[in-house]
Amino acid sequence: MSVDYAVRTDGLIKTFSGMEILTNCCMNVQLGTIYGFLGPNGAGKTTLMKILTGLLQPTAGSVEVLGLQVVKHREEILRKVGSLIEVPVFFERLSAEANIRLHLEYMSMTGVDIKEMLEMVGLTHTGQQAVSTFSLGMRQRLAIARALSHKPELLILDEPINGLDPMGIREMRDLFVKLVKEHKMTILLSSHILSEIEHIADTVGVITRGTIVRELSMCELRSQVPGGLEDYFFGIMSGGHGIA
Ligand SMILES: Nc1ncnc2c1ncn2[C@@H]1O[C@H](COP(=O)(O)OP(=O)(O)OP(=O)(O)O)[C@@H](O)[C@H]1O
Repeated sequence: MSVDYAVRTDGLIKTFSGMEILTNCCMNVQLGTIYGFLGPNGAGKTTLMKILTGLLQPTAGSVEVLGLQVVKHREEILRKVGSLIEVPVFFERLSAEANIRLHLEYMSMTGVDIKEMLEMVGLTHTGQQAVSTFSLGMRQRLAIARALSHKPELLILDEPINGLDPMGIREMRDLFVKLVKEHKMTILLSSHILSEIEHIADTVGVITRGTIVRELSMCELRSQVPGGLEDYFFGIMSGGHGIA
């Protein structure tokens, strides 16, 4: 068990109906960093994130989150992790504030300034407006606020900038960097927008056909791949190491 890592998986396998979706998957996310998780459609990103949050059981292998084995410590991990995976579900008739209040009650968290949370994600003026009337981007902002609201140590965000406008993308980018720098959080996020990952990630992990083929720090990547993350990613996709 290592406390230097927020996430460690080793030899992780997940099968659905006998089909191996994750194959010998090894992920290492260092504490206090932003890890950009990349891979083509269907590579297994969401499946892995669901396993990390206890939504799916691994078929085999070791899965540690914040130094705890997920299979044995699911409840404890859920309190320390905030997540946004797939389409967020809300109480549609309630306001943004009421949705977060209910989440905090469920998490047995008190003393959280919900208005501040909503301000952080640019949702200050929605008042009593029902979530059912929110745009896609507003729902995404609310989902991020909810994931943050119980002050997790680790944020797991599956394509968090989906549906956000350019301003929203920049605001979330700044927020994620601030959360890591000022609040010592660790963030694992997936995205298909390579330029976004290039902007904020400390490390990138690339998964293809269920296996993380490579993890590399952005510093190494910048020094070794002149064409940056796009060249690196497409290098791996075409069967190489991504490094010339
Ligand atoms: N419950 C399930 N039952 C059977 N197959 C599944 C299930 N969930 C996911 N899969 C399969 O697992 C593979 C990986 O899916 P996953 O959603 O993890 O990919 P992804 O990398 O997140 O893709 P995307 O970038 O498109 O979101 C896909 O082939 C998918 O069809």
